[in-house]
Amino acid sequence: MAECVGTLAWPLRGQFRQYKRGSKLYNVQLDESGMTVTSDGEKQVVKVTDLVGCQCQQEQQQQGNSAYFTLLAYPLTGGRKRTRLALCFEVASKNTFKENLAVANAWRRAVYHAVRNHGTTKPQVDHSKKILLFINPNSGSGRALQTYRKQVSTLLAEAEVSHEVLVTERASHATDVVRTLDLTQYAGLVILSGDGLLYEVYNGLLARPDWNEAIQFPIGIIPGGSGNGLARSLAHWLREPYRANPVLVSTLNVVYGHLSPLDLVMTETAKGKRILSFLSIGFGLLSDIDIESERLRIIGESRFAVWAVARCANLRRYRATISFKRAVGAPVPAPLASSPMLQRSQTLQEGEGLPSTNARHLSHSHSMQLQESKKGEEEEACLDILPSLVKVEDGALEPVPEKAQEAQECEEQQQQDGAKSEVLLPGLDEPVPDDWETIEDEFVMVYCSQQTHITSDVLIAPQATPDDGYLWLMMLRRSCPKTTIAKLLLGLDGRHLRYPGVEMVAVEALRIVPGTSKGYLTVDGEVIPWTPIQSHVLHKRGRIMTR
Ligand SMILES: Nc1ncnc2c1ncn2[C@@H]1O[C@H](COP(=O)(O)OP(=O)(O)OP(=O)(O)O)[C@@H](O)[C@H]1O
Repeated sequence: MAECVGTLAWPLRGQFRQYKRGSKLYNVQLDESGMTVTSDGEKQVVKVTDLVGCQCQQEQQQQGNSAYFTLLAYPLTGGRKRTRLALCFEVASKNTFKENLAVANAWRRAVYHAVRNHGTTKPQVDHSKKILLFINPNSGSGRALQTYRKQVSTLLAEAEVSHEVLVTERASHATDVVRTLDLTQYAGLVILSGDGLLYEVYNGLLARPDWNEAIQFPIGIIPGGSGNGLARSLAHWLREPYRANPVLVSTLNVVYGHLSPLDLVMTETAKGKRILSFLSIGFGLLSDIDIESERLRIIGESRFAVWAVARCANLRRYRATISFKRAVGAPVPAPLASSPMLQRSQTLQEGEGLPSTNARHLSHSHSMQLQESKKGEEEEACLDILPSLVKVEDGALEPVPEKAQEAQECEEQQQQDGAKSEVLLPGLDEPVPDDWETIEDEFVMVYCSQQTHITSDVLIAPQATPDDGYLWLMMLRRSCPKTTIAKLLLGLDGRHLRYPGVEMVAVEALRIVPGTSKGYLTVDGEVIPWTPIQSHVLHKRGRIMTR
């Protein structure tokens, strides 16, 4: 049914020629489902969930009065990767260029309206504000800045997502910034890095006096480190083709900025310190590999596999007491119905899948404003596939209409309502409650994951979802057969839950009391003191940007 969105007629219909495709006329319609282009019985549909934006253009050497609008989308091709699609239409029905440009611009606005209002019922970031993008130039193999220049900035520009970049200069820089940041200035915080930088951001939010609200601030993640467990897990959950282009599918989450609930975990240490995490807690084999392979950081995510082989020859066991509150109603841990083949570790490839045309030059300054949609700045930018057209900027996009915002607030309320109440923990020096279970043993490994993956290649908890309310606790005791350990070191791909000696249980809270003199206790891959800790899930308390 036709409706009016601001000054736009909706759905939008028109008849246009396609740029450089002869005089054939195409009927174009934009509605809630996306863009439909028909001509001579042929039909092309671009789903609204694949659209990212629309740019208005004019010819470089303007000859007539025509204006152009180019629809940009990243549809799935062959179901295995997302590929850039640009459809350019000529607007020539009016007498002057100005009038034709006004029509082109109406289409541009309508496309953004469709992208932000249709295809999902999730709440979304405030698109009228900019995003603060943290980049760790030293994460992984040190290519995060190149990834930004060659892929991320291009895509954000196409989608008119304005953002400010902060290049971190040292460990704890992100924590220090976030601790005192005026969050009202931003739509969200996005991390282009490994999981370690997001851990810093969350713990900066936790250190604020308003931490209870601050930890709900919208967060986005784009993989740029050697451990990209959250980005990989989100793609797995959303059934996105991560391997073909991890940066593309993750940046698209930021572009859409729809907000999905994310479980966070609060950990309390024996020294009274509180830590907030989103990925994992553990000690033993996996933690040792993560920490001790640091020296191989230069080789990217393959460092984990290489070090795992080295550690196989020298297996350590740790005495500990593990207590946990078993989650009632959680699914029984099981392998995937059909487990994926173990694939080679993958590091980021520059320029993968995206053109490098609009990449901005970064100065060495640690903080800079890159208002990608600022008037004037992009007038020189041209789309790579249409070199004879130049972009015309014609006004900022309208904010989401009030009605949609009301619906969004209602949706946010519903999401919070669905959250489970928190488990009340006793003091760390007090006994655990009666409904907890306790195991005292020697362990090869104890590892709790909140997500399916803890790196791109390690699928540890096949049934995990970002907001299921569980920690998936995996234990290998002393009695675990060597063949199981050997198979685990060859790869954790979901099938391990069938191996003898692998125990997994979904829990809502746990306590770890180390019984040996030293070891690495890790939270989200970061080492914390080797002392007793206890943790519980803050169900749906974080909000993560997704498609
Ligand atoms: N400019 C910088 N130089 C050195 N270290 C930094 C810088 N900026 C941030 N860091 C630190 O680097 C740590 C690791 O970063 P990140 O997780 O992003 O990369 P990574 O390669 O995935 O590492 P890991 O998987 O080991 O955590 C962060 O926890 C942060 O303390």
